Amino acid sequence: MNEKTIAFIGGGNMARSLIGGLIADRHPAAGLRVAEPDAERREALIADFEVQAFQENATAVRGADVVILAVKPNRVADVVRELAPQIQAQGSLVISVAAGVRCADIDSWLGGDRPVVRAMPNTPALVQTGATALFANAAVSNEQRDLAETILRAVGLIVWLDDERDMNAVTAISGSGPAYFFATMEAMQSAGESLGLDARTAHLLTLETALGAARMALESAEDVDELKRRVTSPGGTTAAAIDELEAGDLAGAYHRALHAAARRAEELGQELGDQ
Ligand SMILES: NC(=O)C1=CN([C@@H]2O[C@H](COP(=O)(O)OP(=O)(O)OC[C@H]3O[C@@H](n4cnc5c(N)ncnc54)[C@H](O)[C@@H]3O)[C@@H](O)[C@H]2O)C=CC1
Ligand SMILES: O=C(O)[C@@H]1CCC=N1
Repeated sequence: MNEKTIAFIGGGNMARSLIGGLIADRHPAAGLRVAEPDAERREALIADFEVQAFQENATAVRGADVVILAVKPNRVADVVRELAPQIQAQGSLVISVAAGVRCADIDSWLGGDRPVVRAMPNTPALVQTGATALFANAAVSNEQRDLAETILRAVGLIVWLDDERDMNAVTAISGSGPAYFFATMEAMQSAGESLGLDARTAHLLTLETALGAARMALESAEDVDELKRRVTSPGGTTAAAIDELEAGDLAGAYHRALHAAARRAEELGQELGDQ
């Protein structure tokens, strides 16, 4: 359990997932503070998680050991500049989850030579099965690295990156990745309904199959190619389905999709670094 006070700037989808995951890991709600301009979202955060929610960023950050930047990438510069004197005075560790926004830019908006950890989590953090990559700039101490790691490990798997440029690939795989799987579930469910199943049955069978496949792939010593082969009897039903997926260039579609996401992360970093 982590007893540090954590202030989230922005109480939207990603912050809610991290907060929910931390609370499920028994982080005290009193140690979680959120700044969120939208009154309805503030009320929902208080009702759902019993955290403290504030309209003003400066109020949420007061006394916080860690400040997690969870606003949209195009808001990060303004938020960081606004909070820089307070963050510096308190010596708070800054963790940014914003896609694309580079450590060096956050550091310069903070005033220079400040500890910044860049993280790319994902929304399954809410159910403590998140996957997060972390990168620390040179000003981050070992103790601060441990602190960032403890917070994100509470909500799932973590990996450290040695090269910040890999963050764009991470964003494409695991940051955006839950949406690809949700899209696949949506498509499978819809196909199941078109075969005559009721929506609930198609939904449950799709989700349980996704969970079973992921758990099996994680727990098996075999690679996914072999696991796929074991389902696919020659001349059988799976082969008929896989032939269609290959004819539709499934692997090519994923290749293009992930490259588009990584390119967009790179572009965001460049566009926003010039602010
Ligand atoms: N949604 C996701 O799956 C993931 C999102 N991220 C990153 O997390 C960040 C937030 O994304 P979401 O939560 O999806 O967006 P969101 O739009 O759901 O949440 C952003 C929140 O920030 C609030 N906000 C706007 N201006 C503000 C300000 N000046 N000060 C304080 N709060 C302000 C908004 O009212 C909103 O509630 C983004 O930078 C995104 O790249 C990273 C990984 C995954
Ligand atoms: O779509 C986005 O830009 C954010 C970053 C990763 C997931 N959602």
